[in-house]
Amino acid sequence: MNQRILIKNTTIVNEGKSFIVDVLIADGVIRKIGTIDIDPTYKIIDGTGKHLLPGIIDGQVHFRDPGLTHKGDLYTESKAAVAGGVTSFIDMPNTLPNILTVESLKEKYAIASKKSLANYSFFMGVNGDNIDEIIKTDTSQFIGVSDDGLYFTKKGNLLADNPETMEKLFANCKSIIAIHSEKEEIIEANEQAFREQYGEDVPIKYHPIIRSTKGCYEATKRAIDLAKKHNARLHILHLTTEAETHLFQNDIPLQEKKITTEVSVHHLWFSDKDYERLGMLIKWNPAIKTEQDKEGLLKALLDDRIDIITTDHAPHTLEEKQKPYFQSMSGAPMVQHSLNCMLEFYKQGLISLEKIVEKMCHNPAILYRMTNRGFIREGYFADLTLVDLNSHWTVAKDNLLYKCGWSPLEGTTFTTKVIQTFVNGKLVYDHGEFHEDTFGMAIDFDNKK
Ligand SMILES: O=C1C[C@@H](C(=O)O)NC(=O)N1
Repeated sequence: MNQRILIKNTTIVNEGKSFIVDVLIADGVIRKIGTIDIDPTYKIIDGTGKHLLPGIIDGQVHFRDPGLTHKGDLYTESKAAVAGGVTSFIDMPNTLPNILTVESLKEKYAIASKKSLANYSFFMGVNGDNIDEIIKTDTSQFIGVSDDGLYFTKKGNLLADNPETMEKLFANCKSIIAIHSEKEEIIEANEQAFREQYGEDVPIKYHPIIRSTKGCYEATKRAIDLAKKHNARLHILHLTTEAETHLFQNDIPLQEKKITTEVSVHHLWFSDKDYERLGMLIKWNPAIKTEQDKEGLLKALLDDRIDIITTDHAPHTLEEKQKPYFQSMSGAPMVQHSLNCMLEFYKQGLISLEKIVEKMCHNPAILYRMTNRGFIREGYFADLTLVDLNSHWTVAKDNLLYKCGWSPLEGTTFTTKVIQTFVNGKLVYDHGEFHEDTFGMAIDFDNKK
C-alpha cells in the first residue's frame, strides 16, 4: 500500500478561498480535507506558514520529444516542470515526426510513460495533409488538435492561404481546436520589407512590428468568426495584444464557453522594453509586444476574458537562439519559473493567489475537460504543490533544470519558492531533490461532454 501523507496546518488556496487546514493523501488521491489526527503510520509534513496549491496544469508546452531531444526531452523538461510546481502538461505536436497520425500520438504516449515525472497529454497536429483523418477520428483519442509550431507548407497551412482547410476543420472537428493565431501573409510581407532594408540581421526590436498586432488581430478575428459560424470549440493560444482581448467574452461561465483563450507567462512578464537587454533570448512567436499590450493582457486575465495561463515552454539551444534575426529560433524555456513569475505579480499586488490558482489549475482542467484534476477536492488526484511565499533566490545557470541550460530569467530574484510537488500522491520534488521511482500518468479527459 502507498504511504499515507498528512500535510498539517497548511493554507490551501482553492476555489476562490484560502484557509488553514490538514490534507491527507492516500492511494494517489486527496483522501480527506479537514482537521485530521496524526497516525503513527503517516508521513507528516508540517505545512505551517506554507501555501498548498493544486498542481499547475500547463496547457501548452514543447518538450521536444521525440526527435528534437538536443533541445529538451520528456524527462528533463518534466523534471523542470515539477520543480516549478507543475504536475500536468499538454505538449504540442511540432516534434519530429510531427504528431499528425494516431500511431505517432500513441508512440509519444509510450515515450512519456517511461520518461515523464508529471502527468501528460498531447495535442494532435492538424494541417492540410491530415485534416480528413482528423475529422474521422473519434475525439476520445486526443485532448485537442493544434497547428502550433508545425512546419507549414502551402498545402498544409491552416492559418494563412488555405481558407477551405480552415472551413472544413471548423465545420467538422468536434474536439477543441487550439490555434496559433498569426496571419502568415501579413508577416511575410513585413519580413520582405525589413529584409530589403537590413538583410538577415534585422534588429530584434522590429520583431513585434514584423509579427504585428494586425497579423494577430486579423487571424484571431477570422478564427472566431469561423468558430461562431460552425459552433466549433476554438481556443486561441498565447494571446499577445490588448486589441485581441476585446474579441473574447466574460459573461458566460467557462464550462459553457465555446471560444476561449490564454496568455503565456512571458507575455505578462516581458515587454518590448526588454529587447535591448535580452535580444534574441526573448524572440517568441507571437512576439512580445508593448507595455500597453502587457497591461491589457493582465487586465483581460483579471476580468476573465482570458481563461488560462500557459508557458508555451519552448527550449532551443543558445547556439540556435544567438543568430541573426531570420535564423534565430523563436521560443524560450519557462516551465520551471511560471508559478514564481505569477507569485511575484501577487507580491506586487497585481493579482490574488486565488486568481492565479483559478487560471493555472482550475481552468485548464475545466477547459480541457480533465477527469478529477485541477482542484483540491476529496477524491481528486493528489496533484499538489507546497510553496513558501517568503524565500529569496536568484535564477542562475546552476539552478536551471532545462536541458538547453539557459533561461531569459537568469539574474531574476524571486521572493517565493516551490518546496514540494506531489504528482498522483507521490512526493516527486522535495526541497531540490527528486524521487524518480514513479512516472506521471496519461491525463484522462472527457471530450463527449
Ligand atoms: O509557437 C511557437 C512555437 C515555439 C517552438 O519553438 O516550438 N516557439 C515559439 O516562439 N512559438
